[in-house]
Amino acid sequence: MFSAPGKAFVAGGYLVLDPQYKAFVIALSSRMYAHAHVDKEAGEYTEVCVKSPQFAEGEWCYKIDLSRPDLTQETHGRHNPFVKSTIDILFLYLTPEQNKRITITIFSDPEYHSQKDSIPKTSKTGLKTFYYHSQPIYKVAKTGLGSSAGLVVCLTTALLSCFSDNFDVKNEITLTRIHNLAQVAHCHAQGKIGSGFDVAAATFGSIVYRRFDPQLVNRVLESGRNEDLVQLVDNTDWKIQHTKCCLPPGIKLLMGDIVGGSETPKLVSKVLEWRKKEPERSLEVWTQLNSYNMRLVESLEKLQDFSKSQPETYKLSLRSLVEGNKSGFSDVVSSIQGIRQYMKIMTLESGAEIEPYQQTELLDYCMSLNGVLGGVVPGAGGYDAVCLLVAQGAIPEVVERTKHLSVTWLNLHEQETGICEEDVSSFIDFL
Ligand SMILES: Nc1ncnc2c1ncn2[C@@H]1O[C@H](COP(=O)(O)OP(=O)(O)OP(=O)(O)O)[C@@H](O)[C@H]1O
Ligand SMILES: C[C@@](O)(CCOP(=O)(O)O)CC(=O)O
Repeated sequence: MFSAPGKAFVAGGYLVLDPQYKAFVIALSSRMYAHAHVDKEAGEYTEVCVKSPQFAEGEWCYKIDLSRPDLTQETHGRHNPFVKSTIDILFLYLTPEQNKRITITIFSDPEYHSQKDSIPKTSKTGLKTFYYHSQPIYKVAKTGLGSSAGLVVCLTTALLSCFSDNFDVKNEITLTRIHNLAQVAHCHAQGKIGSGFDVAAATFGSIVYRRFDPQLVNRVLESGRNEDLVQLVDNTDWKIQHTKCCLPPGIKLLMGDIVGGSETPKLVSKVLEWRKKEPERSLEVWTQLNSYNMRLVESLEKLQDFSKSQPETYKLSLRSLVEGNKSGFSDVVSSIQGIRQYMKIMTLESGAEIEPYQQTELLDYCMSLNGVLGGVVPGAGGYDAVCLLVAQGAIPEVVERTKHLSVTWLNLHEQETGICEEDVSSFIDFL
């Protein structure tokens, strides 16, 4: 059993599309899970069945002729592009000769989707709860935690493990292979090449991330040849950066879900249009925004060091932060203010509703509360989410002081681990 984390894209949205800039992505305690089972005997075909029992029609089965894996079709006539692309890319890469019958069971933690019209089921140990929906997955509202990236990474890992005797997800070479295959599969499924921040965070956890050259993936998707894919996955330096980076002790991420949508592709195209139309001005804005993004990362790293070198003083600063004195965290506060200032400028000058007025009002109000270091619209922004950095001790008060607003704080926290192996005994009641 393997699991991969969800993500909160805290700083570097849009800029991360350009490899000269970096982004800060936090991995979350809400995770996607994949369990693989290989039957002893197999028929004259390879069969891969991916089950997602939490959703109606949550079963996608593929009969694969190993001599023509490119002709693979789903046997019920159903579509799940992320499942199909992951299987297609895996079999193009592996070119196995022996037929297998594989069943993969997928689970997603409660916070990935709206829990409306769903029934919770808890394991006998009481440690694990999954929500079971009466609707198919494409009809269930999602909260934008990167379920597709998490799915592709844990499904890639589970399938790879079926073809390897001593599979170790902690092995660096295996981890790179998982990342590279999942990036290709995720781009193929989306039909476009984003920055890949979500797949990188699902693989490596909380990171400062710099993207790969999109041509690397483009070329392989265009050629569709096994040798090109193997060369890209196993013998190419993607030149990405994924440096571990996490929140300092006692500082928590509060993810707020707001009923409202945002169309990332539309927002991205508006911003890229603005970049083309106003090259000098947009470069000036991105340069400033990037410096605040990186100042936020540096200030969090400094706090991490300070909490280790002067733990007692750090604890005192945390305590006074809860009472409203933010002076011990002024670098973080001013970095987030700078990020918001330039995200707002980008909103006004590009016409993309990145931090629309309603979000500005909500974030400004949250910023005024004791214990709140700041908040941003995560990722591409829009109307559907906010995320705050808050002192742990101040969270109950923040929740209380915002309960009259249209924001639902998700029950999750930072969990910096990327893809990992789980003890299957904790999930036995669900399998
Ligand atoms: N538990 C699951 N089982 C099967 N497929 C899933 C599951 N979770 C997500 N998916 C696939 O991922 C798709 C959702 O991915 P999408 O990129 O639209 O949103 P997201 O990745 O959850 O959030 P965002 O991209 O906004 O961060 C679903 O329609 C489905 O195809
Ligand atoms: C706008 C962008 O930089 C981030 C999108 O983040 P999200 O999908 O809104 O979480 C796009 C990308 O990085 O692929």
